[in-house]
Amino acid sequence: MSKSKEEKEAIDFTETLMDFTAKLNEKSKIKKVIGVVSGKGGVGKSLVTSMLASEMSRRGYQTGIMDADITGPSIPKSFGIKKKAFATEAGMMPVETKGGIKVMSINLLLQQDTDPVVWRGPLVGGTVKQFWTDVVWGDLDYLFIDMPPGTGDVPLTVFQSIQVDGIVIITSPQELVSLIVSKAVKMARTMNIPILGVIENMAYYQCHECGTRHTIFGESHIDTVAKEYGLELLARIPINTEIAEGCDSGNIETIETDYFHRTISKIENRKEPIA
Ligand SMILES: Nc1ncnc2c1ncn2[C@@H]1O[C@H](COP(=O)(O)OP(=O)(O)OP(=O)(O)O)[C@@H](O)[C@H]1O
Repeated sequence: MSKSKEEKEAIDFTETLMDFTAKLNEKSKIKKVIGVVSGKGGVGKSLVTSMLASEMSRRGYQTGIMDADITGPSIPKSFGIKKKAFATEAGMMPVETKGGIKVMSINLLLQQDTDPVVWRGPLVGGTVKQFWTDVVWGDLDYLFIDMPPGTGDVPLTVFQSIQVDGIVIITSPQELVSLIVSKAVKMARTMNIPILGVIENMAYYQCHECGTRHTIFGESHIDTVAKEYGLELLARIPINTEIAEGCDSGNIETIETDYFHRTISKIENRKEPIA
């Protein structure tokens, strides 16, 4: 039986309300979107995002970073970006790092980097959506998204609005790791987002003189946790003072390590694992 005009309008209206997907800016073409997530804050999500993007850029890929961590943006600082983003008729222009990575962050739009963003969830979610719809990313091979920490309504909005091809989960060794990973895994699986694997950050500190590994944040349970949730362990990153200094001095791009080979080959979807 055919539907009346009112019924059709009601269905269209409901579908519009239910459709959270946002349309990418028409001047942008992005081949792959990779989300970097963590079940809790302060585990090194931004650092991993910055280092993965830097490695991709060094390999010759056109790379971008969307700093979706609106209330705690740290990407511009770790790349030493001083310029502000500006708008054109086509949309907002991202700022390029010294190595040519395109970055968009709320910090590039605020007058003062130190201005706090004290917004409620919907406004934060809306801003991230705009980073997708209104930013002129141009042609990118990879866009990395530094996701808001946790598994609340903001990361949910981001996942609903943006077509993410895969996520990398970041954790650090501590008692609650299983719970934290399980939340991130559940969120991704509910949203049908492929999980590329898990990275354990701040896994240990290796003494320069004697080579002994110290587990500053406690013994790692990452192997057990990865197995429990069927995740691939992509990397175990030590506490590295060179990395911390690189972040603080805005030179993260210049720091080359071999920590991310496996993650990169996973993102590139190459079959052969690189140890
Ligand atoms: N492996 C590491 N070695 C040394 N310092 C690190 C390491 N990982 C992270 N850090 C430092 O820890 C701090 C927190 O890292 P980062 O900002 O990446 O965490 P985050 O998970 O993004 O935090 P938030 O959730 O608050 O945004 C930074 O100053 C960073 O330089």
